[in-house]
Amino acid sequence: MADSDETPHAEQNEGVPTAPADAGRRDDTAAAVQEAIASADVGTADLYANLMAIDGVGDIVVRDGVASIGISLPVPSETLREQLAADVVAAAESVAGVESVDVDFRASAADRGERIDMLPGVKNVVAVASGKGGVGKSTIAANLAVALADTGAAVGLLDADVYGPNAPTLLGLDERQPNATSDDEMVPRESYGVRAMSMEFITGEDDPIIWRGPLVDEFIKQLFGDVQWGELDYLIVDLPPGTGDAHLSLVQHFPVAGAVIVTTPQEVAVDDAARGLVGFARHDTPVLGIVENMAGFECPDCESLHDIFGTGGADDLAEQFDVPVLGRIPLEPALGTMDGDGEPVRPPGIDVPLVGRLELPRTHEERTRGDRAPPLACRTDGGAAREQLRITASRIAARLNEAAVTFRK
Ligand SMILES: Nc1ncnc2c1ncn2[C@@H]1O[C@H](COP(=O)(O)OP(=O)(O)OP(=O)(O)O)[C@@H](O)[C@H]1O
Repeated sequence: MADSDETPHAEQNEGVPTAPADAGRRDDTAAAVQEAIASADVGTADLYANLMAIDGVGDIVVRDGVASIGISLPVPSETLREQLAADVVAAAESVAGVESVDVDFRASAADRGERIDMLPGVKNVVAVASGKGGVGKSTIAANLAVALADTGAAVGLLDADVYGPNAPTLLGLDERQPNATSDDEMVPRESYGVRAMSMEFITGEDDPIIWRGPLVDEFIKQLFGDVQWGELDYLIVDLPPGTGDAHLSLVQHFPVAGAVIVTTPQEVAVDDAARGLVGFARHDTPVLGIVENMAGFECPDCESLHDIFGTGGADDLAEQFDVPVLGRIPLEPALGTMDGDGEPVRPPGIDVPLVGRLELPRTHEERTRGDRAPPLACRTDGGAAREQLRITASRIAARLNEAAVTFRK
């Protein structure tokens, strides 16, 4: 970011303040800077949302050759922030009369201004879905929530995966029942700065529940409405895989600001993801983009990349539906197997002479121990996966701002 040593000149005259003689010219220069940022299409390459289109460019003041530019961004990751600042500076410096540039970032979460009684303080409900099970949807949802919270946003995670809730485990929470308020509202449990609510808190992990459509609908409404969420910038909803009752309940009862589809690069996963995408589009829910999970594996020995689950699936889907691939999260062997200090956690199981180690978890503690590692998005040993998760979270936030601007118009 360029800085200037020049001191601003005094603007006040004796008596009634008057505009400085060059005020008109300065306004023209400011307008030209804005124009330059617009025509450089700043934001599109990194955030997948044009800064102007998301109302991201605030005040521009040019004084003595110094352009001070306010950028109002939804929770930018450090990497994107640096790149955006460089792009803004380059655009502004192309304007005659601008010698140096100051960029001031302010965080701003999207707000469509739409509230419902059940969620009076929630600005954005974001659905995370996948066509197929086991693609890492819950892992991505929990990590995106943590990444957003880490930048200062108020974030909730609603584990609506009624068939296999695991947000509590991913956030290191046990399945204790949540506290209740005097109005009988449940208080979300908090971890890594995220307020979490899950069916697992209520039913206990081992209760077998056969969910039928109307029950799911009732339950989803309770998980949203009977919970004291408070003021939230983002409420991330981890949906069950597929396109079933929970999805329908969500889009029918709640103003979903956007949906994120998680897939692996395999074709079969991508075909299922396409069905999920169509489901949201049918209910006029903006699809913010696709997250490709388990996208390649970097061999720790030879450092070469292996596309274990193929490549290109998410790109095909993105092209077909004209939405961006918001991030590609590599296969991360450390996920769930290291503790916060990077110490390997011994895998659950028992040692059997001659056979070796049988990885059969015997107790609940053992079953969940590996996954109790902190979410990758906030671990310093998170590597490329961490970086991608944080960038993906920024892009989601930016795309929500774009959707909100369009919605308000
Ligand atoms: N990028 C990754 N690298 C390595 N392991 C991963 C990655 N993403 C997810 N996993 C692992 O894959 C398994 C499935 O992940 P997860 O439970 O998040 O999937 P899901 O799509 O939510 O599954 P379900 O269908 O049960 O809802 C977990 O053991 C998780 O730790």
